[in-house]
Amino acid sequence: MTGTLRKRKIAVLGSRSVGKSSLILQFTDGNFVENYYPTIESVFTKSITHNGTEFSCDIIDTAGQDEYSILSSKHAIGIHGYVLVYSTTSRNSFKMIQIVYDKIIDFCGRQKIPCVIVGSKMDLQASRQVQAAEGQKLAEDNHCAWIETSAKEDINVSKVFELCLAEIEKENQQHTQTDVTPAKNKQGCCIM
Ligand SMILES: Nc1nc2c(ncn2[C@@H]2O[C@H](COP(=O)(O)OP(=O)(O)OP(=O)(O)O)[C@@H](O)[C@H]2O)c(=O)[nH]1
Repeated sequence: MTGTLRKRKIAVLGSRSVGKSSLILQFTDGNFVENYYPTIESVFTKSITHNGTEFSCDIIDTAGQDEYSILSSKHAIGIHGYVLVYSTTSRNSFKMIQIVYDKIIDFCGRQKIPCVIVGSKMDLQASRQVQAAEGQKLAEDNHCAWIETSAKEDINVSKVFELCLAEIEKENQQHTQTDVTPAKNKQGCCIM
């Protein structure tokens, strides 16, 4: 590869205990831990290749959100793309996705953000509360990508981050194509 490594920032959000850290740990380390350790905040770096170009991605693991959490500016400013995680075993965590998504949209003043909605813990079929079709519909309604994963069995884990990068680059291209728009018509914050 020639030239400078491109940097992208991805924030992983969702309710407590849905498996955000497990997803990131499986992706960056190839590891799964059964015990639950609540996250305060951590950043992991891993390179991801998209269409033959290598990107150095900072993946931000956040403490779980609830409907009362206020979106921190550090989870909105300078972030290129989002991974919003619910557990397929928790209807409440699924309801949180629209709430968190709306908070991000509101904070950024944009109509759309590069985003992948993830249904985690798909290995726990007997405890399933959210059907795949419901996840897919939520993603369609919000123009997001969607996937179900198991960090435990390493199913679709790397796809989450590849999809997120693809969404980021799709959005970047659209921005480049519409760059002729007069500045006064442009809205809110931009991808940095
Ligand atoms: N069976 C199964 N369990 C999982 C999976 N992913 C995570 N878990 C378990 O779910 C619990 C919570 O996982 P974490 O990754 O710590 O969840 P988190 O979303 O980072 O939690 P917070 O830091 O509180 O926001 C842990 O006990 C994990 O072992 C999965 O794919 N399958």
